Amino acid sequence: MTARGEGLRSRLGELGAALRLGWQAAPWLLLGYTALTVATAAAPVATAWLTKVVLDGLTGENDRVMTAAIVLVSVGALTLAMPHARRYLRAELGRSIALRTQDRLYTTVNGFTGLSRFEDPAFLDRLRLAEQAARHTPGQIVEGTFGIAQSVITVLGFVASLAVISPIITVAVLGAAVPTLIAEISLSRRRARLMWNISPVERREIFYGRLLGDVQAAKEIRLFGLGDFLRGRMRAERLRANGQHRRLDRRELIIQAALSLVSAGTAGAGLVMAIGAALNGSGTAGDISMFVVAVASVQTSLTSLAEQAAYTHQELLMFGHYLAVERLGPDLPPPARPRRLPRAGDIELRDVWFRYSEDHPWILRGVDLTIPHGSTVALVGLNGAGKSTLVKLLCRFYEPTSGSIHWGGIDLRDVPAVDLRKRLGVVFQDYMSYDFTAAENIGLGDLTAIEDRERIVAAAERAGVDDIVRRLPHGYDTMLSRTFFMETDRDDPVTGVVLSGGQWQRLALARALLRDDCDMMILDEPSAGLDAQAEHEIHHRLRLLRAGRTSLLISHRLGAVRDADLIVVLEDGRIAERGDHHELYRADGPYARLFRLQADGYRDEVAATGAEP
Ligand SMILES: Nc1ncnc2c1ncn2[C@@H]1O[C@H](COP(=O)(O)OP(=O)(O)OP(=O)(O)O)[C@@H](O)[C@H]1O
Repeated sequence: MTARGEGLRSRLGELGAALRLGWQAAPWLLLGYTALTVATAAAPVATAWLTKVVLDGLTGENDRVMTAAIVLVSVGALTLAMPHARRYLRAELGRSIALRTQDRLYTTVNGFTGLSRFEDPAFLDRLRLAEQAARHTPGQIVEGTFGIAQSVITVLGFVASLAVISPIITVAVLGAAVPTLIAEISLSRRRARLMWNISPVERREIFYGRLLGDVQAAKEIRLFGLGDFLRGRMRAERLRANGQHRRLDRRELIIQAALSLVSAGTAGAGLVMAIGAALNGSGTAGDISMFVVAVASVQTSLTSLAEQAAYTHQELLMFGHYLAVERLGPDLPPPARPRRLPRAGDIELRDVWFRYSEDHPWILRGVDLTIPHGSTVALVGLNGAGKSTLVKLLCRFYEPTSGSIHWGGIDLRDVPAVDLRKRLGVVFQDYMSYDFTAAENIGLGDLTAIEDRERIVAAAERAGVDDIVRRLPHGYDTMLSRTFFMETDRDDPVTGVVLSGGQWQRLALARALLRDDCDMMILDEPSAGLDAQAEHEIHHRLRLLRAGRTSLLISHRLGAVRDADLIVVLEDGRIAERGDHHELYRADGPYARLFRLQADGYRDEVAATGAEP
């Protein structure tokens, strides 16, 4: 099949999908809209014929003038009322379709179990277009298709009427519309291509805009005086996008102006011919009126048809991005024969190699590691050693490039990702701070407990954050946001409490601890927001709480994890050494060196301040 044929097939497929969506979303609205479209399309033809009958009646050509006049008035009244009813149905239909489309899009996005798609710029561009498309496009395609149908009905009615009066003019008027149709379709193709090409530019522009209004970025932007620099970059992106839009708009302007001249010429010539015929006595006054209305309506309808076709074509191309995301399929292959994870079981990494893509370097290089059930294992190493990557593999956000990870002997690839994640409690290095209440921020850890205040408070106590939350203006119901506020808080001066980094971190820990039944707890570098004492206390607490369960701790503060049953040192994606604190200290390898370095730092500080050791 040729590329053009392939394109047509794709557009028809997209059209079918959009109409199906409309039908599934609101069948009755769609039927009502269909009926009104047909009536709206037929009304101008009926009006023109009735006007001709009335005019001919007045000049003595027929005697049904009064009846025609009454019907004409009725059709006129309907013509006035129908656009309002159509507008209402169109808006309602658009809302119903958008609701369904957005819902389906985000169901699809939520269905991606891994992270790699969210790191792929091409996918992100497509997703942005799909999000735009989900909001408006299917509704606009339905509307455009109905607009086309309406124009076709009107054109056919008038063409038939015009053909009765002058077949030559009919052919000329129709002929003049063909280039318009072709030009509009080609322009719409260019418009859709433009949208795709400028998508990265617009994504960067949005990024700069968000950065400029972001509360977290505000500190550095002000401190380093980055405001104008970022604004300048945002402006440059907009100028680039504007330039591309302008080039297309100019092309559109020239083509459409030329086509309008052709249409005007055809109409003028037709009018002269019709008046000539009336003067010769081979036509009536009604014929002239019919002719004038028919030419004007056919041209208007054909122009509108061409525009609607082009617009719908463009929307179909946009809708293609939505369908492409929806049809992507799973990012990580779901297990062919899903297996259940055993309650107790060691976690084993068997010769795990990993890189983020073929273009990236190896991050993990043949890691063999057993995390015994119920033990506390600490993972230490320099920045970039691959510690967080290993955690992401344990959560199955990615799959090992080669090698495998087993839980109680079962390959994680054979376990549905959702089941695996129910068994994990994780505080990521870059944990989330939600613009919700304190209770909700904890409750999100287990949605079955989001309304269960007792469990939420218990988790907060375990994470050592209960006191902090109780001291907030509305306790657990305090909104932790300056972006949103509750209606009741509108005039409250303490609205929008801002927590410290360490307090947020404890809240994230409480969120993870809410999962009473999780088998493995992972803490990825809590030291970022916690003081040394707090980190030690949390690790100690966790040890008591997690008795009999497995913990994986990642920390740069070696003192905080020295009690771990097993300490694993990762260097450049390989395990450099492993053992407990004493074994590693005696071995005098990288761990001992790092430990001494940190201990010396404290000792020097103590000596310098003269404080008691
Ligand atoms: N999504 C990603 N895509 C590509 N490379 C990545 C990605 N995430 C991490 N990396 C790279 O993988 C390497 C290991 O990163 P990782 O975050 O696992 O190290 P880490 O040991 O946790 O470091 P740190 O102590 O600084 O947190 C780094 O070189 C990093 O640039």
